[in-house]
Amino acid sequence: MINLHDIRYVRLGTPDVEAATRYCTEILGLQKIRTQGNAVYFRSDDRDHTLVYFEGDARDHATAFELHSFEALEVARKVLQQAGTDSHWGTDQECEQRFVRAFVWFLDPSGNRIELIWRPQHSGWRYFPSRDAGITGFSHIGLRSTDLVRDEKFWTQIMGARVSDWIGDAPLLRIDEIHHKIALFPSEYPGVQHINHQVQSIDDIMRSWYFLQEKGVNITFGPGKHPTSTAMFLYFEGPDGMIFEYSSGVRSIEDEASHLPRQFPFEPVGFCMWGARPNIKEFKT
Ligand SMILES: CC(C)c1ccc(C(=O)O)c(O)c1O
Ligand SMILES: [Fe+2]
Repeated sequence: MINLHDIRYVRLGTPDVEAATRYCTEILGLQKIRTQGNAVYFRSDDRDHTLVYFEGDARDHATAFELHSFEALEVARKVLQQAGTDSHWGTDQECEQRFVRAFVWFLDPSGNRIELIWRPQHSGWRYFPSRDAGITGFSHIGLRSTDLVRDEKFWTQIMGARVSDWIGDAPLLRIDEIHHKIALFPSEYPGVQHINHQVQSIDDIMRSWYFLQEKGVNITFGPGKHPTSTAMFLYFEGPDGMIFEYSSGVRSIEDEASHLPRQFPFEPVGFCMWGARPNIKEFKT
């Protein structure tokens, strides 16, 4: 089995890198750190970058997870091969674009591009955004799945993730003590469905709720509170229809042995314990 250390970055194609950059810096609250070639890199914490927008197809998404060692990358290739999944080494140029020493990429059973990376670059500088949204770091993604049961098996049996809870058949998957780093999301096509940044407190969520409305940003869900992770949340729309989530107060699962995943209904009460209703197509029951 593969042992994922942590989620690291998301790379998104976009036909309009300039608009995406304005959104990330003026609305979302990320820090632009560089433009390199046709790509712009953003920070949200002490990692070199956690989000990249590059010029390309808006459906071209990749998510990276850090592994512990170079040997772990080699083992991962064998494990994937045994599972019938082709994987490939990233080229030197691709490593330079990602600020990693080495990486392996593959497509999960739904067709999501996943990158397993070794020695990603850190920053010695404080994360310093131009808009203070209270972000403390990039934390998880909603990952589209065309077959939740099949993909749960892949992510738990091959990738070493554990189910923290289910909403309907959609599992919230952890790879460390944080309640989830991946939320599988029912969909007809692959891709990243949402990108979560943790914010410091409920005050940041409410402040952003007013701020985003004033800026005319489409709020798709919340403010609310997830019964699953107990995090308070706000979802809103970004470039090319990508959904961003701020949340605060995600629960940790300290005792692996005693945690039993709980089943929540795929209904508004399964998503929010305050009564907010999602305006997200795939959640409409
Ligand atoms: C609505 C999505 C799938 C979802 C559900 C629950 C949580 C949580 O418990 O924190 C999320 O973060 C979600 O994005
Ligand atoms: Fe989420």
